[in-house]
Amino acid sequence: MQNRIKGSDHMCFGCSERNPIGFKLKFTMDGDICRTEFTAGEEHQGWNGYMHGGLIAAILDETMAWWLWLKDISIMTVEMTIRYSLGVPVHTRLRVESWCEEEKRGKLFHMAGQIILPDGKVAAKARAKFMKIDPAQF
Ligand SMILES: CCCCCCCCCCCC(=O)SCCNC(=O)CCNC(=O)[C@H](O)C(C)(C)COP(=O)(O)OP(=O)(O)OC[C@H]1O[C@@H](n2cnc3c(N)ncnc32)[C@H](O)[C@@H]1OP(=O)(O)O
Repeated sequence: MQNRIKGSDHMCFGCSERNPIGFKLKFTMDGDICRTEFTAGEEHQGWNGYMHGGLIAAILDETMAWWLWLKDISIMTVEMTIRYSLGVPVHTRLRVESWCEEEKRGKLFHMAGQIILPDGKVAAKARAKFMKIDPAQF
């Protein structure tokens, strides 16, 4: 696993090791797929036993963002849709992956991501657009 901003002082909810309530995700590039793993706890529930849909969206958003970030592309999410196909149980090792479907004029990136259960079924799939931004602004 690699995390090139490890040790810096950011507080990103998705990936900072310093954020006490964050996901602390770590990402790796596997060919053209960005991957991470996550196990939801009780604190991530919506309905009893299942992960909250908003938090599922946050993990997918972060994983798609990191596909770009690992290529030194600074972006903001500008649009996202999610198909929730199956409940995501807590205390279950999840695989999360993302990839780029289309790049428009080097500025707008059409991304996709999915959460995969241990049996290989896709529980949620996201499609999103990310816009390149000037990192100096942030
Ligand atoms: C250190 C820690 C590391 C952390 C590691 C990384 C973690 C990242 C976290 C995950 C990512 C997030 O959640 S980011 C947080 C959630 N997202 C946000 O808050 C974004 C808020 N939105 C914005 O700030 C703004 O909209 C910007 C800066 C993204 C863009 O503003 P702007 O520059 O004024 O853009 P605007 O003129 O409206 O549009 C520019 C061009 O894009 C087109 N455009 C605009 N929106 C869209 C759209 N949805 N779909 C298609 N095209 C669009 C316009 O038509 C236009 O085309 P044309 O006229 O040029 O042809």
